Order: sequence, then structure tokens, then C-alpha cells
Amino acid sequence: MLKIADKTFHSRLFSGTGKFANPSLMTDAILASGTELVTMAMKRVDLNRADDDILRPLIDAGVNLLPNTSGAGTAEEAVFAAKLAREALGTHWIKLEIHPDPKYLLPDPIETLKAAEELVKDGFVVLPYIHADPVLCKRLEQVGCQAVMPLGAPIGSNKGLKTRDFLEIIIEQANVPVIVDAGIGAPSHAAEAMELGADAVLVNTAIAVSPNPVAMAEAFKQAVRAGRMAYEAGLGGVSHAAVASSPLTAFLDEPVC
Ligand SMILES: CC(=O)[C@@H](O)[C@H](O)COP(=O)(O)O
Repeated sequence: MLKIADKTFHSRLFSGTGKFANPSLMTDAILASGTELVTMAMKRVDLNRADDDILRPLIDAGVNLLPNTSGAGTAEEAVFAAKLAREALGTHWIKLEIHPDPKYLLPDPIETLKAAEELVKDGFVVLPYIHADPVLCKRLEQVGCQAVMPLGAPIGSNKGLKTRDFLEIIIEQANVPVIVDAGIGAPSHAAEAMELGADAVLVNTAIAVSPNPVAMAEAFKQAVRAGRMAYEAGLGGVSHAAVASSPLTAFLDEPVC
């Protein structure tokens, strides 16, 4: 089980709520994914309407909400959005997303660190979305973030783990859960992140834009489980040269890696 701050999760797949064709497809996919934590952009929900068509089905489905500050371009805007979310939704969890550049949606590391520090001091459980920068991850951990969310590739790009080498360093060094977020475009990418030792992945676009989001959500669920199981079992070593699969001895006390 995965523990982040005061919550434990059976599922290591977190999902998003954007880009679905309609609310019922979103809910069906979320239920099929088995996710227990879904993120939603504060800019997309109407907090004044109890029947908001994104918020209502999520509350009814009983999943934990992770409001995100997407749309904020500065620390000040993000802190404002986080406080609004806490007030309106009664959760002190926040996915901190600050991306001033609309083309690549890459997170601003300086504003993110600044906002994280302020939000942690104010009692928030802060999960920052960041580039796969091991030094920044450490700094965020030091200011009290309860997890880090390094990107695999730009949001919505479906490109997979373009930052793989840096994700490996982050996972090796982290003392808080590492959630690989953004750009995961196929179940195989999610499995790859889990095999590397990520604690969880967050997937939105790949599920939402599939012609069959419910089946895709189920595929991601299985891939995340398989990847985690492989990580826990331990992968064999990689070798440049061939290593015979049928050595001339019966059984080996120590497996050949
Ligand atoms: C929904 C959300 O929080 C996104 O900002 C997140 O990063 C997901 O990225 P993908 O849409 O690429 O899965």
C-alpha cells in the first residue's frame, strides 16, 4: 500500500478528469481504473454549483479529490487557487501546478518552490508538479512536500518517459513518494515507470482521449499493477553480451543476472 501524508492508497494509479467526452464516461473510466485519487483543475469547476458536472460525479463515486492549481502562472496565483480549493472543497491536499508557458506547459521551478514553501507552512499537503529535476525534488522535499510529481514528458503529449534517466535519480534519492506525472501515453509507459520504482503514476490524456476510455483505464490499472509487481520481484540485470539461458549446470543457487 502507498502512504502519502495521512492517506493510504491501494491503487498506485492516479487519474485526471480533463478531456473526457462527457461526465458519465469520465466517471466510468475512473471507476474502471480503480484509482482512489483524482485531480481536477480548480479553473474548470463551478464551486457555486452543487451539481457541477465534474465535481458531483466525483463526489458520488467516493474518490479522493486532488484539486490542482493548473492555470496559475505565478506562486501568488497558485496559493490563491489552493486556498480557494480548501475553502470550497474542504481538502487541504493540493496538486501544485504552475506553468506560465501555454505551449509546453512546463512547470516554473522557482515559483513552484516558493508556493510550496508557503502552502506547507499553511498546513497544506503539497504535491508539486515539476520537471524531472533531482535537485529541485530534494529542495521540495526539504520544504515539506509530501510527494513529488516529476514529468515524463509534456502534459498531453503521450510521449512516455522522455526523462527516464532523471526519474531514476529522483527515485533513488527521494524520501517521499515519487509520482510520475504527465506524458504517460500508453499502459507500457506506466508499467515502465512502476518498474523503475516510481510509487505511483498520474494519467489523464491517454485514458480520456482513447476511443474506449473505460477499456483503456482498465488496461492502465493492470499495467500499473504489473509494473509494481515486477519492481517488487526484482528485474534481472541488463548485459551487452549474451548470457546463455540454459547454462551447463542444473540449478543455480544464485540466479545469473
Ligand atoms: C490532469 C493533470 O493533472 C495533468 O496536468 C497531468 O499532468 C496529466 O498529464 P497527462 O494528461 O499527460 O496524462
